[in-house]
Amino acid sequence: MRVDIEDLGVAYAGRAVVSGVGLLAADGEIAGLVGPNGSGKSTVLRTVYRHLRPVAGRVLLDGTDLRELSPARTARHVAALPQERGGDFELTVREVVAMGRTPYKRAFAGDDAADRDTVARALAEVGMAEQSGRRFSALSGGERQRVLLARAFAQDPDVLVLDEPTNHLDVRHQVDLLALLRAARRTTLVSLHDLNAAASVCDRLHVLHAGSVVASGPPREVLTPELLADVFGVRAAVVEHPLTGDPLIAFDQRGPVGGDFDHGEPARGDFDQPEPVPPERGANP
Ligand SMILES: Nc1ncnc2c1ncn2[C@@H]1O[C@H](COP(=O)(O)OP(=O)(O)OP(=O)(O)O)[C@@H](O)[C@H]1O
Repeated sequence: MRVDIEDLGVAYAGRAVVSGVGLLAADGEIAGLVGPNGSGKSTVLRTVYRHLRPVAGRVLLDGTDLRELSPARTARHVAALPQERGGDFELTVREVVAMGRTPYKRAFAGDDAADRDTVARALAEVGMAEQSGRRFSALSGGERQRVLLARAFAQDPDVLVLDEPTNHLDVRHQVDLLALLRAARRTTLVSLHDLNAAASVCDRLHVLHAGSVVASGPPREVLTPELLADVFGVRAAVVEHPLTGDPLIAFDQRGPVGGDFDHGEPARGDFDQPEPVPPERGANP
């Protein structure tokens, strides 16, 4: 299922925070939303899982405006891992994941064997099968994250909307999650702060800055040193990952562009390299 967002505008209490946003995730594609804090990533994603109603523009699922679908129909197509993760469910892990089956049930209907299978499979996919009897509220942040991802998988959606799914995850679980997303082959809209993760997992990236999309395309074309300087204010080299061939961003961690530790103009162009920094210039004063 394809997702198109057209000329989207969203406001909180009358204050426009997103405007004129157009982006897409083609069928089966992983589309990443990246951008600085407050650039509007979560706000855009919230309109796709209908937590927020746009003030302008529209969200289309295979050409159908979301507003033409009931919330229950939408929930059969779209599952979300929102940024608001909750934590006080007095439910077991299995019960939280089983909530993903709700859009397929009549009111008050229990789980049937197919539901139980789907839930068990989803728990196994995120490596939480052995913890299925634990209370959700007693889990660590990363464990909760994986359970909520399993709930989204159990919903068996055409479209996954994931807001910072790698938050709280250790590096092994980050790698596992990204591999899961690749293997799931579902249309996915995902916001990521980790640009190297985004470069490796996303087929397409949309860069948000101050509530607008400023670049879209394959990671290799989008993640240039110039864009990283302009949008994120950081100096970085973009090289080729020695193991995978993906773009690999090597940040200059010593200071932002224009900061006390700036070493010069950002480099320009795909895979262009900044001038190497002589060691004595990088030393602390
Ligand atoms: N519930 C809200 N009420 C009012 N303003 C909000 C609300 N949620 C977000 N905003 C504002 O909307 C803007 C966009 O926020 P949003 O959370 O979409 O950005 P983001 O790119 O997801 O940020 P981050 O990377 O920090 O998660 C920000 O200025 C933020 O302060």
